[in-house]
Amino acid sequence: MTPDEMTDTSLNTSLEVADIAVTYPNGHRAIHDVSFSLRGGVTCALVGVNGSGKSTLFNAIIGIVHPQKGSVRINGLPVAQALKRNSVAYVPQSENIDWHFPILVKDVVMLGRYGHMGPLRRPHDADRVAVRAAMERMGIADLAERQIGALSGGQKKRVFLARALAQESRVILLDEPFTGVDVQTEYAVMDLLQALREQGYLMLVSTHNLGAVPRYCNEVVLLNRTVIARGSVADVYTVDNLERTFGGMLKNIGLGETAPQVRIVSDDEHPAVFFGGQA
Ligand SMILES: Nc1ncnc2c1ncn2[C@@H]1O[C@H](COP(=O)(O)OP(=O)(O)OP(=O)(O)O)[C@@H](O)[C@H]1O
Repeated sequence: MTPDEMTDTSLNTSLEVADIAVTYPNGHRAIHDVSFSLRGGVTCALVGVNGSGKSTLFNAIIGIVHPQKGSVRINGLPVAQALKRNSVAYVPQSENIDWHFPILVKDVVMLGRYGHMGPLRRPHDADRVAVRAAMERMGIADLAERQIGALSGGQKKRVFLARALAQESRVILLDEPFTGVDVQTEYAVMDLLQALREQGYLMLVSTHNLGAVPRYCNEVVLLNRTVIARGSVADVYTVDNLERTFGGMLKNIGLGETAPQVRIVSDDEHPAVFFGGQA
């Protein structure tokens, strides 16, 4: 892709979340007044404590939950239309997947092609080529005939990333892509995010790995049921804003120092995430 072509595609790739609120049927108001907008060529971290509404926000963006208020537009289109056009791919949290379901790796990746197929869902050569290319890019081509449930956590994550690549959507949501993966997979995911960003993709990545955010994201949304701060990592990813987002749970912070120390202590006093130093 030439730089001009990349700029064109980046400009046409967007996610606009305008003033949304989601209240679940049991009356729990999970998020309110959430607004931000992103363009292609951006990897944006979505950071917040457990229960701050990250998955709810993702589900609103992919049309699984319907906000009572506000709107979401993907590439300028309402969610339903964007989904029909295959404009958004989703890499779910591992815990939300039933790994006992018998399905081969290559068939999971092929699911990403469904939106490109006719009503009979019969794969064509182009679909098989895209699936093969996606598996090769994620280094899992040799696992194609294996059952998904028989893979390691890192391998499973690569399969779902390959499914997102096969889908060829330029907006990709990744829910906790670094949880339960080995260091090699972590680096493979970061390399992929970097390459896709350079190609003008837009990625929104929820993570608890605070130390890694400045390494692979250029923008950030800090969430605690509403947006606490949003913008470039350089401007927004500050100790002050993190303290506002995590309340009293943020300890031992030294962001920006040569040996940063970030430690999040979860509700039950067990260290949930730390970067550098000892937990
Ligand atoms: N289906 C539901 N019905 C009622 N409440 C829900 C439902 N799903 C989530 N919630 C509540 O909404 C709030 C936000 O949950 P959500 O899963 O979006 O948080 P999260 O930031 O993704 O958390 P985590 O980091 O633990 O994945 C929580 O208080 C949760 O208990």
